[in-house]
Amino acid sequence: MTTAAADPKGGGGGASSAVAASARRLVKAYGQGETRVIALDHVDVDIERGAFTAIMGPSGSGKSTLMHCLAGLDSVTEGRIRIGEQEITGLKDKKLTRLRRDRIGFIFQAYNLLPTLNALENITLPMDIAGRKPDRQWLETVISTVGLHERLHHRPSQLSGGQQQRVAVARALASRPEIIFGDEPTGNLDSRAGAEMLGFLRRSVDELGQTIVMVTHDPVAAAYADRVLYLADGRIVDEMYKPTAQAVLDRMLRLAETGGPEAGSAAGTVPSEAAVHAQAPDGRSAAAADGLAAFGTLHDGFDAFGARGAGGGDHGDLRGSWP
Ligand SMILES: Nc1ncnc2c1ncn2[C@@H]1O[C@H](COP(=O)(O)OP(=O)(O)OP(=O)(O)O)[C@@H](O)[C@H]1O
Repeated sequence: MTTAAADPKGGGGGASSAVAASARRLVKAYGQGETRVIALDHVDVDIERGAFTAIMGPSGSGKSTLMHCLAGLDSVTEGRIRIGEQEITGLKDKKLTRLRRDRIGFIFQAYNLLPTLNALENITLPMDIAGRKPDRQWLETVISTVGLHERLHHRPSQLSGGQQQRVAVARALASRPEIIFGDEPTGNLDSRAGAEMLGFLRRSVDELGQTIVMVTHDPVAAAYADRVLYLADGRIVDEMYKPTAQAVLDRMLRLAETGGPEAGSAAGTVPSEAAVHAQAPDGRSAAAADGLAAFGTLHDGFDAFGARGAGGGDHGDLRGSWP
């Protein structure tokens, strides 16, 4: 991986640590009694600073819940979460809101751009709300990284979907947050705009030192990351460093093979082999498409691999010493 040229200044404590965010024994349950759902089941994870992490897993495996808990958008049932060195579990609403505003960036499928503001105003809006002056030089770097110079004074309705997405990316990057969370940030884009967007995110990690966590169903998107975490039934059951689209597909296949009789019924959650051939950023092809659709409904079979990386990949576990 390319070494970061510059560290985002982040919003406070912990910016020097190798871990940007972490969860310990994280449990998230929804509902009560018979309707209780355990969305996260004692998750331990460290998110590496200055790296691009993808979270993958079948529908309902807990990806969004994990991201929302890590980002302080959702409360936890048990366990602890830190952003940098700061524990956020137990923070009062006001402090949590300020922490999110100052230290975290978000890119969602709905870009949430304000229609009455132009692109530049949308990009600087979070800083304006926080009463912070944008760092002009940084802003310039971000805008040229995402290639928006020509469109800064256009309103969202005058921009293409891809350009709107770039504004959303620039907005997330502009305040130099300690960590950016994206929930399927390319979900609404065609493959070309999606690849462009992922390229921007990759560059922001390589050239701007950004930390990014992205939920995705797409092995091609995951291949832009430095590390892929695999969730199933609310647990992290595997991980892969330096993923390629091919390796992610292979891993998904391997995991799917132990997915039980229901495996194979959720074709919508993985791209076709042809799509992977067409898009893989590393230019390698995906040879093994048989049974890929199985990834959509994995169950207990995932456990056969044990937590974290049984079966390949580089494992640079950063888990710290706090329990
Ligand atoms: N607000 C909620 N109330 C009740 N159950 C919920 C709620 N949010 C999520 N869940 C449940 O928690 C589990 C994990 O959901 P989550 O959205 O995190 O999964 P996911 O992996 O992101 O799924 P997808 O890929 O379909 O978006 C699922 O069983 C889901 O139905």
